[in-house]
Amino acid sequence: MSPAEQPTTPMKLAVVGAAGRMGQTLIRVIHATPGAILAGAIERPGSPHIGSDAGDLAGVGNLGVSITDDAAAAFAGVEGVLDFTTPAASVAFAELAAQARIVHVIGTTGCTSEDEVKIAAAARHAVVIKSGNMSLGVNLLAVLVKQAARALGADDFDIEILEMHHKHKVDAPSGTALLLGEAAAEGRDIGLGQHSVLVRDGHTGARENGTIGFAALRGGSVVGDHSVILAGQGERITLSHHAEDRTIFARGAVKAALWGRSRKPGLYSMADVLGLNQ
Ligand SMILES: NC(=O)C1=CN([C@@H]2O[C@H](COP(=O)(O)OP(=O)(O)OC[C@H]3O[C@@H](n4cnc5c(N)ncnc54)[C@H](OP(=O)(O)O)[C@@H]3O)[C@@H](O)[C@H]2O)C=CC1
Ligand SMILES: O=C(O)C1=N[C@H](C(=O)O)C[C@H](O)C1
Repeated sequence: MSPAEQPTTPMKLAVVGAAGRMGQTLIRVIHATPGAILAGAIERPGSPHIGSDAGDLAGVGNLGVSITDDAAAAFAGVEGVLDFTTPAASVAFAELAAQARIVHVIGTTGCTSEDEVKIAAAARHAVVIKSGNMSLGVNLLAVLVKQAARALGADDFDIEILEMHHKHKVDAPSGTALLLGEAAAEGRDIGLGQHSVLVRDGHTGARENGTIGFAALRGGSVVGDHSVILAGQGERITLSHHAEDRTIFARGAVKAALWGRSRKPGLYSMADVLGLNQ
């Protein structure tokens, strides 16, 4: 799209899971972004927040956007939806967003391979941007992890991924840990599914060469810490990212929606949005 063809009106966005930790952060970031405007806010049927004003709930004052449980009606009035909810909800929203032909930005983690297939099917009809982490820092870290894993071979360096999150998080390993694991596996030209060690307990035996291990810690209010450790004989390299504020994910999600406005239907990643795949 040439500069002359760039849309001049702010992009109308809806937030699903509007009352959640990320939902409220997204509402604040949309409110602070000149090229975007909140035009829909959705919560699950039965939520005590139905009917409340989304801006009031997020602490930015009344925005005239009532929280509704009618996603289909809300999607009819927007160009994009930001979705940090649950796997089952994101699959359902993907179908609705595809029917409405609107951009669907999915940050939800913990999706099964069956969920991923359904989301990919929806992406045949609409732009879907999905990533286990929407921050610039983590997506750059993934590039560095891929390079390090390629440079430091499996005979000499073991890869372990450690993550810590707040005590409310329900899935493990985190979407980010898996994203970083995928980057390491790509660097080694191996499949993560066949080489990951997700749990260690009891008499595990010695570590198998070429595996990628995961460990998850949960506690307190930690927003998201990730370290990829490349452990060799007598030396260790640690590549880390520490999220201090959920705003980094929300800024990435809004950027993704604006980027997606001028794309053809398809399934994209945050690396595509940030130009890190070139
Ligand atoms: N990719 C990324 O960069 C990031 C991803 N995440 C991921 O985002 C997801 C949400 O995280 P977080 O905000 O902390 O979680 P929360 O539990 O705080 O928020 C989720 C919200 O979604 C709502 N919800 C659930 N089902 C539906 C539905 N069917 N329709 C509408 N709303 C629904 C929940 O409502 P209720 O509580 O009433 O069930 C809740 O308000 C997680 O999977 C997390 O891992 C988080 C941060 C960054
Ligand atoms: O649940 C969270 O909070 C987060 N989830 C994402 C993940 O699973 O990696 C991203 C971020 O780390 C916060």
